[in-house]
Amino acid sequence: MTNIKLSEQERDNLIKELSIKAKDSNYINPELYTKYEVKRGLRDISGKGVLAGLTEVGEVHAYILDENELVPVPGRLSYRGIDIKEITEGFLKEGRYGFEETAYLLLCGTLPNKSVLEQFKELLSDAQSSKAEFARKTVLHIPSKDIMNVLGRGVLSLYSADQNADDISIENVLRQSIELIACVPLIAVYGYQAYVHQYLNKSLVLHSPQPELSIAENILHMLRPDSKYSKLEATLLDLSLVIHAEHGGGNNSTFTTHVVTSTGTDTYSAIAAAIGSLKGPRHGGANIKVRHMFKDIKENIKDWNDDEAIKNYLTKLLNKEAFDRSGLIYGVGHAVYSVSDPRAEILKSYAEELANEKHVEEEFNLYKKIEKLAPEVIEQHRKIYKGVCANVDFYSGFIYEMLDIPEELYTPIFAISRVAGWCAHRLEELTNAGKIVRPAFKSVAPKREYIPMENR
Ligand SMILES: CC(=O)SCCNC(=O)CCNC(=O)[C@H](O)C(C)(C)COP(=O)(O)OP(=O)(O)OC[C@H]1O[C@@H](n2cnc3c(N)ncnc32)[C@H](O)[C@@H]1OP(=O)(O)O
Ligand SMILES: O=C([O-])CC(=O)C(=O)O
Repeated sequence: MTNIKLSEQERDNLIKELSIKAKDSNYINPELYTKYEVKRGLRDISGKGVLAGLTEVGEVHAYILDENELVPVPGRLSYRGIDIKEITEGFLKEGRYGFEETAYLLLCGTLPNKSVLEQFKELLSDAQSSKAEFARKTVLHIPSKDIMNVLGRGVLSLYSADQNADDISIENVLRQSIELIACVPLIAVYGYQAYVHQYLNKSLVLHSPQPELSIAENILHMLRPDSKYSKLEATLLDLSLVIHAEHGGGNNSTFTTHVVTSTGTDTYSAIAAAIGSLKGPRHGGANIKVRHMFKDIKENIKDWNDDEAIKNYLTKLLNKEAFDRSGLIYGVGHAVYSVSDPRAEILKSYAEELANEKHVEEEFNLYKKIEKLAPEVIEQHRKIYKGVCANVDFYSGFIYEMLDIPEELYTPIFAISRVAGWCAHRLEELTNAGKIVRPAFKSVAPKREYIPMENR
């Protein structure tokens, strides 16, 4: 392209210079957003989301309308109309793993009876064994430190193993959905093993999935060199998969699925895009950030019972003076919930039980303190329309750590679970919409003339 050769230093300086130009020329005066009534973040002035679709897959309930006033209430989440508390209590009481039946419920709309569930599990394990070799090959080829990146690539590469990849009929997309629910756990765990081998110099462990095991059990079986896990570990991982599986159509990754699906593209492209969205630290990627933030808190606060010291640290977080300097307290706040996130409540009760068992009650108490103090500090420093509360990402990493699950897999576990919700929404989009998603953007750039090279 050119004969100019830049030294590394010159290249860095040039990029810095160009980035200043890029920053300057991309700045838009915030007043213009008000002037043109832009719904920033697709939210109205009170923080409520713009209505962009209808769904029967999941419902996020966080407020009621009282004489046209939004009144925040404790959060509730239902899948196909059934409250997740009832779903989780149901299969736990009956001594079953619940993720497979939850996936069926999301995709097909009803609870499966015993024989239908057995057939569905058969479809999942068939897909696991037929695609295991391909999944291994794909991820072992280019290991990465970031398993969400491995997942995105892995899902895209499944396109090449699919003879009918571009067919977007419901029948074909349902088949692809079942295969993805079965294969994404394999890609994540093998991706992690490849990372451990390549970057941490450890032996490469590759266990094949076992057809008689649930998805949660298979994750632990493939992850652990000795394949051992306890019933409690598998039960908690399964529970976590169930409560992360779906969250309505408006969350960023599911909305991404709707947007990308609306173009008529293939299933692998849509799900890879959703994985990219979920990775973000303001979305599913917050679970790993929470763990890192707590490591930093523990290093910086000597007395974990000192409320003032904790508040000072939290204020530093908001002022971009501590931890990753993003200005965020991770695991706290939600676009819809304000009083409580029902999933955080479920996870909190199991975190307490596990913490007592593992004798890390002090750390659990620190979590509880931050859960109480962070909303107070956020409300002092930010313009809040509704309250803030701990979200699903607040306690999940703490539980995973107690279950000895490596942190590289925290967000991928979210993705393994949410694939079920994404696929259900893709099926819903394909069934109903038929309209490409295309909001408007107003140009606020001044008109300019093209200047010939010699005059610039
Ligand atoms: C699975 C999930 O995706 S759950 C969410 C996981 N994400 C996190 O835990 C990251 C931390 N939390 C956040 O960044 C936010 O709470 C979000 C992105 C989840 C929701 O943000 P919003 O919809 O803007 O929430 P809300 O309208 O209540 O926020 C009001 C203000 O408080 C700020 N705020 C809300 N939560 C936080 C927080 N945890 N830390 C710092 N500021 C916050 C918002 O940035 C916003 O300020 P701004 O108007 O200056 O931008
Ligand atoms: O609904 C949201 O914005 C984020 C969320 O909790 C999820 O996707 O689980």
